[in-house]
Amino acid sequence: MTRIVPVLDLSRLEQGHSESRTFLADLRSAARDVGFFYLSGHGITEDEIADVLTASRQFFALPETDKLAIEMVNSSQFRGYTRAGGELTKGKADWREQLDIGVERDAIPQGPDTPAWTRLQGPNQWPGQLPSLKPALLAWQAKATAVAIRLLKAFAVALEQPEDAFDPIYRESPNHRMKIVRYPGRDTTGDGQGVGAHKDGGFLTLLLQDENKGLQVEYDGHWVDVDPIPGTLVVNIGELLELASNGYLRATVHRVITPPVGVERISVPFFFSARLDATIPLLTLPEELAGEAQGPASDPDNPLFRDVGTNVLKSRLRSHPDVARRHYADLLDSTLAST
Ligand SMILES: O=C(O)CCC(=O)C(=O)O
Ligand SMILES: [Fe+2]
Repeated sequence: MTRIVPVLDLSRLEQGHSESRTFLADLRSAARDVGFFYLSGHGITEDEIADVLTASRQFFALPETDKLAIEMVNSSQFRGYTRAGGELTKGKADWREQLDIGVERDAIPQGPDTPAWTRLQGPNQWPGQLPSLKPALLAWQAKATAVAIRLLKAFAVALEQPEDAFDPIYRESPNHRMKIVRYPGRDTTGDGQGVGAHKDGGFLTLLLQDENKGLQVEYDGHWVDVDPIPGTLVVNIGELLELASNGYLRATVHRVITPPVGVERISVPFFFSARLDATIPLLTLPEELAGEAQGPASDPDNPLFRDVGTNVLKSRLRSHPDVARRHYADLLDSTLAST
């Protein structure tokens, strides 16, 4: 049986010319057709996967006061802990708790003419009571970054571009972000929204899920289950890759259904994005591909900006209104923040 969401083996890229050509063709059609696939052969070991899931469970098991001590609302960089119900998707609360981690950098000094998105750069918040979390998550960040860069180069070649076509957009100062997420089970009186239907904003998302189901992708007007396959990562296309490919590749809508009572689901999404100061280029596709590019989806409620910093800030302000009110009150009347 062919799966709607296929499994692609990244190690085929290193198995000679003809295997690597067929891998690239499979990659292109998976990314274009459903926009979601499972990735095997990525080189991250079972132990490394187990370590990041264990570290995540240890964090969520901390007493609530320890988690609230690093609440995201303290951070103008949208880093830190969000309790269940604290994040919105399309204006509705998601039933998950999570810790957001970005790239560790110094905050940028602010002056009257400094663009608003520069406030997104800065330090993370780490729990004082679990010192092992920082090295565990930074190790995962480094491994996921390496896989994401290999994949992005493969996408460039699959789109008949030079392998390094996207390098200037992330070189030296990439702006990835990751989260550890816990979806607590809930009885059916809740509305079932673990995270509501959405597209991801970056280039590529690499998602690690534990053994519990709940992730679904929209395909052909239906919701398709993306149940866990041990050892794989789930990859999906984000809006920046859709923009760069003029809609040839698709950022697909997905969501997570709350697990039943007594079950908790842990996931670790890693969003590989671009430098905040980058502008997303429009690739010149060869004629046969250009003819199939439909232009990026346009949603009047979710305008896409080619300026990465502006785009990222827009989606953060919408997802976390409490952070927006505390740290970005000066922007709240602008189109950036309206839902
Ligand atoms: O937890 C998951 O499986 C998916 C999470 C997700 O789609 C997101 O955070 O963007
Ligand atoms: Fe997502």
